[in-house]
Amino acid sequence: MSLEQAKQVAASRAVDEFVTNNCIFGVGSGSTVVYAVQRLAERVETENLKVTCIPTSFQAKQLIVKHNLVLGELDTNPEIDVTIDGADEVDSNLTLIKGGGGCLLQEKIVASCSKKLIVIADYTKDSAKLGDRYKKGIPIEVVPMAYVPIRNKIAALYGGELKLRSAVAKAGPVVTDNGNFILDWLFTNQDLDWETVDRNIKMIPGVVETGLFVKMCHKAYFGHPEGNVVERS
Ligand SMILES: O=C(CO)[C@H](O)[C@H](O)COP(=O)(O)O
Repeated sequence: MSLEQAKQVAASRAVDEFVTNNCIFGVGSGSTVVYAVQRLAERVETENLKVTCIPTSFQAKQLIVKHNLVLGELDTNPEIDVTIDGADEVDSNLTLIKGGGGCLLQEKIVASCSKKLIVIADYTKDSAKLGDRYKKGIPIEVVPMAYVPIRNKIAALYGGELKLRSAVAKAGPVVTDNGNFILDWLFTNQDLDWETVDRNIKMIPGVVETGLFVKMCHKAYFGHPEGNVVERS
């Protein structure tokens, strides 16, 4: 079984366990969520489910539209029953690094409005400590004019290196769905109190959001190459 199939089994399991008729459903972002939306669309069709989908990014919105699902927004549905999203790394306490795909701000807003945040991932995202396996750092979304002072302040507070994320098919920096930049913080100390770190970084003027999701995740599903799914809650 491939890594893609490992993502798919985790996504299907989560959708089957958590999506119910008439639910308000938060749609995460990334490549694993594509399988969750596919499974959701199958269930909506075969079981005639009524589900309203709240996107966490432009990509998620496009997925909802492509599968003819009902598109909602926080203005009309500020309380979400369950959100299913991917992650870049999940530690033993269900603390997450998110934002590898650059969608962390809307993902965190939608997660914060959700009764349950469920993570779906392949087994390579399953770590004891943040930084064990994911080596690209913690994404931090920042207002463009402030990226240099923010970079310096975080390095002075906690050490490590902060890199302005560069675009691949465009010259210059990645610009998020919200018009901001992303700093990827290559931290060196894996034993930090992530809740305090998250709070302190968010106090720096110009920081919009961090990719640290602390005490937000209800349950994680990790797909394995053998086709089994490991659950953590
Ligand atoms: O946080 C995210 C995007 O901002 C994604 O959920 C995360 O990067 C995981 O993506 P993938 O499922 O492609 O591995």
